[in-house]
Amino acid sequence: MDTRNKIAVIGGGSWATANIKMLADNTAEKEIFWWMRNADAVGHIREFNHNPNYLSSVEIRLPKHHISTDIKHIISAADFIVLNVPAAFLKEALTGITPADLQGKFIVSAIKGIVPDENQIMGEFLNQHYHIPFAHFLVLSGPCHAEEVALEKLSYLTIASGDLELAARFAGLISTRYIRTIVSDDIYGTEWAAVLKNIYAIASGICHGIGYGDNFQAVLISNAIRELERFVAVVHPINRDIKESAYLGDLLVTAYSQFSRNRTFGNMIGKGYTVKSAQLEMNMIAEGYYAVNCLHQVNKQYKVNMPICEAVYAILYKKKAPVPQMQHLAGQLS
Ligand SMILES: NC(=O)C1=CN([C@@H]2O[C@H](COP(=O)(O)OP(=O)(O)OC[C@H]3O[C@@H](n4cnc5c(N)ncnc54)[C@H](OP(=O)(O)O)[C@@H]3O)[C@@H](O)[C@H]2O)C=CC1
Ligand SMILES: O=C(CO)COP(=O)(O)O
Repeated sequence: MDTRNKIAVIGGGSWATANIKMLADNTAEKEIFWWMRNADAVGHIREFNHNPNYLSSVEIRLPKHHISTDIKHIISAADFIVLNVPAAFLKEALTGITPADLQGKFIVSAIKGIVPDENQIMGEFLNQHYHIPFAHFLVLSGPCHAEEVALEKLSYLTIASGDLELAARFAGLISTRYIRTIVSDDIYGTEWAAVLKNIYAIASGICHGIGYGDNFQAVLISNAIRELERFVAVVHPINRDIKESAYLGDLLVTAYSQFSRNRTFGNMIGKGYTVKSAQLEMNMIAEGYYAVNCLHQVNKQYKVNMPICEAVYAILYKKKAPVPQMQHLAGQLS
């Protein structure tokens, strides 16, 4: 019997490409499979061993027949399924996949977003729509940009699961010389923190775009971590240290890094781009754009005081001008 771990990565963007690199660089015995929707990219990777569209410097060393546009085939080949499609497109990517296709598999969410319309984070969405038990669900998170993985810069990932042994097993498959792993049992807190920090990074970008300096940014982000803590304490009240890497660390890297898609998107909005033109110009996905709308709906239930998220929502969805909106927000910060 073949006892090797079999891992499928679902998605063809930067983070999926980085995940493939980490899994391949990890020395544990395993087979890796990769699905993406783009047939041209699959052909290019099979022929030239590089993703033509994302992290093109990374060498891909997978057997050709392990890379495919046939998601059912790729999912059926693996035990661990790493979901890595932006949340807004997840339903579309999983078209034709039934709960039976995922039964018995371990599902790892590398997605830092909320499924639109459902307004659910991944664990909830997969549990409700695909009957994935929380004991089979893992979250891959932490402060880590795909671009720095490509450069093999030392990074720390948090793997959260209701089953810490399972989290440790997956950690053993993805840790490398340049990737250290932390395990956690806080699925909800880890997921929500990863969603919210994208919105705060958009706020950070907008403020930079309209001319606020580093002094203001520091106040913004120290208020952001308190806002984040307030929200997760209401949604999932457990004893957690918000200063850990998966919470504060991920907020800091996304709000300050030159690589952040969310910060870049926010910066363009601050500079006067429309949402459409900023999205076209970036050619990458800023999850926080979709998440802030979902969060606005979700928070109607919880009624947590979230002035930063509300300011971003007003700018992106109510077409409010960034300057007065951020001036109003500034009056509420401390
Ligand atoms: N990039 C990073 O450093 C990190 C990202 N993440 C998370 O990983 C997830 C994936 O993001 P990331 O890899 O950055 O994405 P990218 O911005 O690098 O790539 C965009 C991805 O979205 C797909 N896509 C774009 N438009 C559509 C559409 N209309 N329908 C279906 N698919 C579409 C693209 O497919 P195609 O190429 O075929 O257009 C591509 O796979 C997100 O949840 C993100 O928050 C988490 C940690 C780090
Ligand atoms: O989650 C990330 C870093 O930890 C990536 O953030 P961006 O999507 O803003 O690039």
